[in-house]
Amino acid sequence: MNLAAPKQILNYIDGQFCDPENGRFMDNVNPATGEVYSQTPDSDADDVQLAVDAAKKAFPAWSTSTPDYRFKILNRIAELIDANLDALALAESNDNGKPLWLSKRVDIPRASDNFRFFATGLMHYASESHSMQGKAINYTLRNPIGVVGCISPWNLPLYLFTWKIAPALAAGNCVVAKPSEVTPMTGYLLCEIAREAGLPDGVLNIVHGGGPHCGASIVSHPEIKAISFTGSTRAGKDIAAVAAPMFKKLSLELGGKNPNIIFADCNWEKMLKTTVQSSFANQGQICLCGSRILVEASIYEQFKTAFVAEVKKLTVGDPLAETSKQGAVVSKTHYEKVLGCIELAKEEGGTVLLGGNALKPEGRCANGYFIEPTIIEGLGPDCRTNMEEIFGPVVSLQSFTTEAEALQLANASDYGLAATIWTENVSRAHRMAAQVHSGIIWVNCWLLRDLRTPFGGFKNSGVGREGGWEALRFFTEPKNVCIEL
Ligand SMILES: NC(=O)c1ccc[n+]([C@@H]2O[C@H](COP(=O)([O-])OP(=O)(O)OC[C@H]3O[C@@H](n4cnc5c(N)ncnc54)[C@H](O)[C@@H]3O)[C@@H](O)[C@H]2O)c1
Ligand SMILES: O=C/C=C/C=C(\O)C(=O)O
Repeated sequence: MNLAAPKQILNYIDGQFCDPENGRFMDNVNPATGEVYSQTPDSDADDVQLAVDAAKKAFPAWSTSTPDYRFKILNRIAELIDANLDALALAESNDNGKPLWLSKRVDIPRASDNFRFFATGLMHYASESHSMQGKAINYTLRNPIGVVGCISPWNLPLYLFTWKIAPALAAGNCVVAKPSEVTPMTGYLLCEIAREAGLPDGVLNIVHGGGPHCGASIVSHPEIKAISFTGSTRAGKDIAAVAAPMFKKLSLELGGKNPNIIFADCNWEKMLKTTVQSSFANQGQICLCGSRILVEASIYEQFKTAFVAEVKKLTVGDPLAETSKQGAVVSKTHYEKVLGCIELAKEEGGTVLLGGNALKPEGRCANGYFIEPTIIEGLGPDCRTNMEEIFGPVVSLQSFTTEAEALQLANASDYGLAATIWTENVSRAHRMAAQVHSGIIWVNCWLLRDLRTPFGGFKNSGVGREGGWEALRFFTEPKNVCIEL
């Protein structure tokens, strides 16, 4: 097959590519150039209804198909993603602004890993049984739910879209999915792959459009019984308000304001190298980025000097150039938001140690949305800069003197997604890991992912967990059968 980004993205319903019923399309912009380069459907409730109808029709056959059959198709999708790595990576980079090398090395390989992981996972899925001392035996069936909704954000488009779709399909559900309207391209290309892989019509339906019309129609549809959402805490609240009274199963992966806690006894070289990544990878647009850097006072000045020097070396520019470590942020709206956050940090009394400005590369990217990697210091835990998610190339530094103070600063947040702890003292690492309020703790590493582990956040960072059996459990309905002997 020969995948290429089209000028017009279409919905994919019942195995067919189609215009939205209302005929409306939205501009799709390449953020590295600022140019409109394709059109994407502005779908609404009518399209969601067609997708639900198709999914319902496909459900009886798909949900009762053998694990072996589903394995072969999902694994074939993984193979086709791998075979089309270059085309998908280019599409992702043009749509999102991220460096091409990054989408080639991380985003697209992870999308095929997601399919491969859940394709094989499904082959190992067995029902539990509980014997009652010879009196009775219980066994638990876990059946697919039916039609489920998957809604994902723009920062890791195909990576996060497939992280939901793959377990939903593996478990035997039919899916109505919506990628972010800001980065719809690889979601569209995935449909071509699904068709080529022999996924039956109606099993996966993808509708493109905005949150308020299209996403909200998925959430409120009475026949979509489970919603898996990744995105902002604000949208997560709106979704919960609609879905909870309808008693839908909900998985919400939301924002973060993650602490990166650096003790003086850390492995300095490793910490410094990884902290540059955990601060600025993907232009800081990863929900797991360590945007609050907490440094032990005795090494604060040394860290500050070394960190600023390392970050200064990050080249920002054309995402298609091998030399660009950083690309563009995702959109004009987001660019203005992030620059506004930097202004706010200054108003709050913060000092910009590095960056702080928009950047205009020469040549084809002169009108793109680029921001210098930015480091701020001098702000305490109670200001908006240290409390609100910025989701861009901006980090702040704070210092602490004791472990207790480090913990207090780390937990001074309404969010609780991920934390990183740097120390060579294993007892301290365990103590801190046990007490930091977040769903994911990385000790002496960052974003080291094992797809079997539970993934998700505390507090305003979400509800539920993705990954491994957690995801397969989410996408199934348990039924216990008790037989008296
Ligand atoms: N916890 C995680 O795993 C994780 C991962 C990635 C991103 N995020 C978060 O996502 C945010 C950035 O992504 P974004 O700006 O695309 O988020 P967003 O909430 O604006 O949009 C996410 C998706 O939800 C849709 N949507 C928006 N409002 C909706 C509504 N009311 N009903 C249904 N759908 C709706 C959007 O169209 C999009 O597809 C950040 O807050 C980031 O932390 C979290
Ligand atoms: O931006 C958020 C990143 C989420 C990452 C995952 O969900 C994952 O690695 O599984």
